[in-house]
Amino acid sequence: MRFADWEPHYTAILEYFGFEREADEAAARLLADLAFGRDDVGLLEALIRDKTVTVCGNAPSLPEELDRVEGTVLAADAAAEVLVDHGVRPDAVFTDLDGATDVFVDLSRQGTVMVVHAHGDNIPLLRHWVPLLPGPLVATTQAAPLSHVHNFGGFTDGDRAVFAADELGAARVRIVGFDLSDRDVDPVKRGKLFWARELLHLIGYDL
Ligand SMILES: Nc1ncnc2c1ncn2[C@@H]1O[C@H](COP(=O)(O)OP(=O)(O)OP(=O)(O)O)[C@@H](O)[C@H]1O
Ligand SMILES: Nc1nc2c(c(=O)[nH]1)N=C(CO)CN2
Ligand SMILES: [Mg+2]
Repeated sequence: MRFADWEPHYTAILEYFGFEREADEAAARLLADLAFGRDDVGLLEALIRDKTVTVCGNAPSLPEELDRVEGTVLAADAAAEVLVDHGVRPDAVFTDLDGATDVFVDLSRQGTVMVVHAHGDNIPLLRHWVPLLPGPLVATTQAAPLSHVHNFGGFTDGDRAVFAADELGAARVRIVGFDLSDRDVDPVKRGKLFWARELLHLIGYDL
């Protein structure tokens, strides 16, 4: 999605949560610095273009849905750890690092592409984890893109993975481990799942 098309949704999200655009922009610049020019978007695209792609969210239902996983596997944040526990190594992990553990470092070492998202509320996590990730890296922002910091559209880790799959030309996108009506989460998370549904609807996914 072009930033001009994304921006009105982004502005509405900032207003809804009271997030600061300037803080998102500062985080994107910091991530660009921490990445030292690393940008493996070509590798991510090769995993996705013309392929069947499964995006795994971290709803409690994920373990029961693993038999539906097919093709290239994109994990949303802590869904990566659930996959690893069930013997599946994701091809890429979309994360703002609030679900990061040493498992992410192991995955990175094994070649999983870490698609790391910068925003105004994860600056300490960026400083901690990005230097520890030895493998392929793609940096993302929800604000205006920079030369090696991409914006494929989307907001939460899960819907951003679906937006990236769409933008990078997946032949088919299968979505598992998404329960966007989950009531068993705190109010902010409920708001985030609300936005995930709105944004996915925009690009033709009704969940
Ligand atoms: N019921 C659900 N509970 C949690 N995550 C869900 C659910 N359904 C879908 N997801 C997707 O799975 C992603 C990863 O979930 P995780 O529990 O790691 O959340 P998170 O890292 O706190 O998410 P975010 O950072 O995007 O707020 C979420 O970003 C969301 O897009
Ligand atoms: N500023 C800010 N941006 C975000 C946040 C967040 O907590 N703060 N959480 C996200 C994933 O849910 C995505 N973007
Ligand atoms: Mg997260």
